[in-house]
Amino acid sequence: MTESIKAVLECKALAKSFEEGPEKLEVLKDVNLFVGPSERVAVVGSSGSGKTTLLQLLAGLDHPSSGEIRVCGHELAAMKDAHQNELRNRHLGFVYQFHHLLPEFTALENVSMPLLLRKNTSIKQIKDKAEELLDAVGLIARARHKPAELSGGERQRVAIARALVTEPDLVFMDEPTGNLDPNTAEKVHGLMQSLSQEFTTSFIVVTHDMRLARQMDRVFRLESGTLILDP
Ligand SMILES: Nc1ncnc2c1ncn2[C@@H]1O[C@H](COP(=O)(O)OP(=O)(O)OP(=O)(O)O)[C@@H](O)[C@H]1O
Repeated sequence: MTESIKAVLECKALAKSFEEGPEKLEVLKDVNLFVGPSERVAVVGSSGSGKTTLLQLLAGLDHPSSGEIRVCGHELAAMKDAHQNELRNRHLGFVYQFHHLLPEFTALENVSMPLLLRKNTSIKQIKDKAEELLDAVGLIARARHKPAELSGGERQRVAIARALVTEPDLVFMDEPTGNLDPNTAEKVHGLMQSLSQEFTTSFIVVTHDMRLARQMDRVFRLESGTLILDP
């Protein structure tokens, strides 16, 4: 991926420390990353190496100690909180290890949820879009089921449909397959591959599973506070 291609996400010289009394814990020291359209990037690293911290910074959910982050051409530090929220709603999606679906709502209602916040979108448009995404993740037949009536892999696919329903440019995933068996995890990763092409969505995925990380376009290891490209 060359830098002449427009970045969906770019960070330079990113650093993050936590002050703990007189102690300073330097978690990230010099992180540089460029993610292009439809690119799927895995971040691996040992427990405590700073993977979740990095995702939080890249999504604008925490502030770096120093360095620069640009998301879809916007420098996060230069934006007010309200604009950052708008940027997240319009351009970013999130999938976590535990799907965070709302238990009292159906799969279709869960996937529709992010669009209900949008102005100028009719109920019919929302339903059509949510159904399109449920179809894309192979779950249209389960649209009326509540999360408790779905398997772990199906719930995670609903969570992916929900993250993609707003047509984000970039989806962050934190251990999205961490609680799934290897076969189901592999299917979820296969799905990401087809969705990244179909919807021109980039993915940044934190995972402990090297086998699955290898299915991404590039794998980075977070080590001693910096990202190293895993050959
Ligand atoms: N708010 C905080 N205040 C102080 N220290 C923190 C804070 N958040 C994270 N840390 C520390 O920063 C380091 C990195 O944490 P982080 O959660 O990013 O690691 P990780 O690579 O995601 O780990 P895991 O794979 O176990 O989830 C850890 O030593 C953690 O204790």
